[in-house]
Amino acid sequence: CSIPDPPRNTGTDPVSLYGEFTLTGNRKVRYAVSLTERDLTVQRLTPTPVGRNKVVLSLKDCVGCRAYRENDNADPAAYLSAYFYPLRRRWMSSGVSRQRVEHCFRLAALQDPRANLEEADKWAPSLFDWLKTRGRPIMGPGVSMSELSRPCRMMLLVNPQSGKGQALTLYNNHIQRMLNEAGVPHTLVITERQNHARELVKEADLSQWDALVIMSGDGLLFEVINGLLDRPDWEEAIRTPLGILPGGSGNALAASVHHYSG
Ligand SMILES: Nc1ncnc2c1ncn2[C@@H]1O[C@H](COP(=O)(O)OP(=O)(O)OP(=O)(O)O)[C@@H](O)[C@H]1O
Repeated sequence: CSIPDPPRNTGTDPVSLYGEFTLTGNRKVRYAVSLTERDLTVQRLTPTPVGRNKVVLSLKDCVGCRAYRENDNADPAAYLSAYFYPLRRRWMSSGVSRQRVEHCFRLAALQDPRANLEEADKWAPSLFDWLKTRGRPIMGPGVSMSELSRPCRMMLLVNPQSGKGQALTLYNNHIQRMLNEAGVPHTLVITERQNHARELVKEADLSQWDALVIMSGDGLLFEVINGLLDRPDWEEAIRTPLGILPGGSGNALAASVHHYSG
């Protein structure tokens, strides 16, 4: 089996990448995967499709992807994992929330493991380019994600005492993985006391950071903003992109920001 030619374009968007994969759980069923401007389409090829055989995944829900090989010399396959967070209905509730879905594809068209990895490797930059240029609609008034460099170097300040004292657990169980999936290198700062964040931001070399993100309630963001305003270069410093992840009890500010930014 060789690397196939891209199919003719049957949708409205041109196909920029095409590949044939199996899924990691079932190597007998083959899938055609195509990347367009807006979507990743997964179409079942063999055995004969039954029922729902085509899934269209919106790239707006994708945070990142990676190509890799398993540590198994007997298996020449390469793998491609793409990480999506689509809105899904909550269990026993009318509300929706973003829930993690990992799509993992296996590529073993060639006997040479390196050639398979090279083929799988073509996908990650294409997806990251998409995320960089069109990925996130807005991050606040007039600031789009595309204005942040990728990789974006982030300082993440977590207050372990905020809310019910679960911010660090949320970081360990969710946020760390999401940032890794999105290819965002970050430095974790666990705040130790009141005004720790303010003092740190006041003295920080801001050229090292593309964004300052706090994971706490409103109080820690208030401290970070005051730390920026305490600096002699405050007019420039206050332009640093800021983010807030809900880790407090009320999380009113995080809810408002995330609601109004979609
Ligand atoms: N390790 C720490 N121990 C005690 N206080 C801290 C620590 N780290 C930060 N703080 C302080 O805790 C204050 C309150 O934090 P924050 O408002 O973020 O959480 P919260 O009050 O629990 O949340 P919410 O505003 O949602 O009720 C901050 O102003 C900060 O100065």
